[in-house]
Amino acid sequence: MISLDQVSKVYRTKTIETTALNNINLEVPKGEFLSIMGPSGCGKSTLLNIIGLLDEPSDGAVTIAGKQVQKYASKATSHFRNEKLGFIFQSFHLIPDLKVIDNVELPLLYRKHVSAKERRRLSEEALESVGLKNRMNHFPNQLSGGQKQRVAIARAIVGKPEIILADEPTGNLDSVMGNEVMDILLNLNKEGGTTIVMVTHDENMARRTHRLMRLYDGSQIK
Ligand SMILES: Nc1ncnc2c1ncn2[C@@H]1O[C@H](COP(=O)(O)OP(=O)(O)OP(=O)(O)O)[C@@H](O)[C@H]1O
Repeated sequence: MISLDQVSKVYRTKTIETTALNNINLEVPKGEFLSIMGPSGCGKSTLLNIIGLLDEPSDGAVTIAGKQVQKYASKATSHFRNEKLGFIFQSFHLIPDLKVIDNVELPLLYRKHVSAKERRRLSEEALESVGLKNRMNHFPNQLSGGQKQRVAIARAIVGKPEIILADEPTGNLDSVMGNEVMDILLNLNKEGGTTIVMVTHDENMARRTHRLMRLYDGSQIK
């Protein structure tokens, strides 16, 4: 489902060159739940951004859901990203001025063939699956951290993506809320067959996934 072949990323400025990723080879089969751990600055977010087609590698080949991705900044790639990938972030990234239901609907606005009625139905269904349909007319600041993250998960899954990319989804939550969010992700993976790649600093969360990849200084530790 995800294949990285000798992927490297080097950030260059006039004075300094930083190797954020160094020759990464990674195969994530369909239905796997992979976690990525490593110290600050080791390249975790860079790796997730490359898999999420948000950042271009300096070298190497990236294949996502059967497509070898070449032009990162193209319209076709944006469309592909919107159809195939769902994103979850540590700080939720909800839009405060929009009601919960409208936040969840957002990814569907980019899909021209989905009617307003269908958008609404799918968004309610996604909120139902994270147990928050009764909060759909609230605004994000009326929710707890765990609830905000569940809304963000509803937004990530509303378009039925094949892959979910989660960057420290439990990082801002206490252990009870963190485990609730983790239960939802595990269920999506188990019941829905969604492939998930999650960056985490929490060994307990990583232990609940199928496989752990450790990064150090841009390289994978064997
Ligand atoms: N836009 C950029 N320009 C220059 N260097 C960058 C840029 N983005 C990241 N880096 C560098 O690349 C390396 C990897 O960064 P990255 O954000 O992927 O690490 P991380 O493991 O996600 O860290 P953290 O756990 O602190 O979020 C770091 O040394 C960082 O300073």
